[in-house]
Amino acid sequence: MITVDNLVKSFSSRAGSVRALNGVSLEVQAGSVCGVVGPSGAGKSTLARCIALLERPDSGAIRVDGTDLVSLDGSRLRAARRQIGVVPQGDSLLRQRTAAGNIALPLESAGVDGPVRRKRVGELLDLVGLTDKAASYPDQLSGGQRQRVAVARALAANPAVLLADEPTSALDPETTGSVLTVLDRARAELGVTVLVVTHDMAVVRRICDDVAVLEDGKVVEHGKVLDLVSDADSRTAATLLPGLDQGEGLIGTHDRVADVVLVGFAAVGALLPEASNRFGVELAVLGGGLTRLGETPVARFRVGINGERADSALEWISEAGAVVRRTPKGPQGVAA
Ligand SMILES: Nc1ncnc2c1ncn2[C@@H]1O[C@H](COP(=O)(O)OP(=O)(O)OP(=O)(O)O)[C@@H](O)[C@H]1O
Repeated sequence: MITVDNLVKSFSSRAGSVRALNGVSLEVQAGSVCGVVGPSGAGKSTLARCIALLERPDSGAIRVDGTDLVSLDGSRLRAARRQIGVVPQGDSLLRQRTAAGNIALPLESAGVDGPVRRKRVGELLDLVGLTDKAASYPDQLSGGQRQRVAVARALAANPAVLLADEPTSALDPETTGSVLTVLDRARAELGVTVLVVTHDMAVVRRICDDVAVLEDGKVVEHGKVLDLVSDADSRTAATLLPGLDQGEGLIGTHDRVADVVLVGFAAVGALLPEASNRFGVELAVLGGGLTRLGETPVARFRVGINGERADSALEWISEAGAVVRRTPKGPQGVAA
């Protein structure tokens, strides 16, 4: 597990001092994937660089499996660094080395001997799906393939933590998918804890168990993605769930209007008609839709209900496991 406790990091520049991290605390469970998101300048890369021990924080603690990395120096710091594999931002491969040669680099530095090294490089090429590209040079690979080599290189020394800073920036959606699949495999097959800094919510949607939203050097939201989407006021719900902006004009024509969030329902479409039948109400979907977060189906609908038993129908939907939030009906109606 990674625990970041009250991390502070300032930089001084000619324009004055910038507090890039202003008391950041975060927990990432072992074997999970956590996304760090937020606007440009929020402090995401600084946080990643501190956790990677490339930058020393002014104060605070970073613990990996209980050991505070900030307090280490000398050989213990070097040993701790090997626990953390880093996929740096941008193109980071050595141009004059093949894919296999790039992946072998950390093993060579660690003095791993030839046969063991070759076996490990073979396993990593297999993990990232590039066995047939072992002898290709970076210029002969696509952007996504280069990123996958960078992930394999970061995993070479068997780290407990994999840190990836914007691993999919500048990639098209299809290539992004292949890089995310590789990060997900690293977690699933090697049990690595993955921290991924990204401005792309598609990364959170596809592979993250948890998300931390940074703003002005502070964590403004942190938790499990599937919990956060159930909270209508969260930024995560606002960015990941289907929009509700359709159907505004219809709100006033219903006895009750509510936003219904369903997480993990296999038969999401069946619940609403069932409520309508049970309570003899007319139920219309005014907005929203279905999506998928990782493997989990998630839906958010704005529903309008007409009928005497509209409240009972909403209660039943809520008891069935949905998160129901009633919507004020606007000038024509009464707030439910
Ligand atoms: N080495 C540095 N020297 C001076 N200021 C820095 C340095 N590194 C970061 N900063 C400043 O710290 C703040 C946070 O920067 P950081 O790169 O961590 O943000 P970010 O969220 O990763 O942004 P982006 O998404 O644009 O990469 C910014 O104001 C930035 O200008």
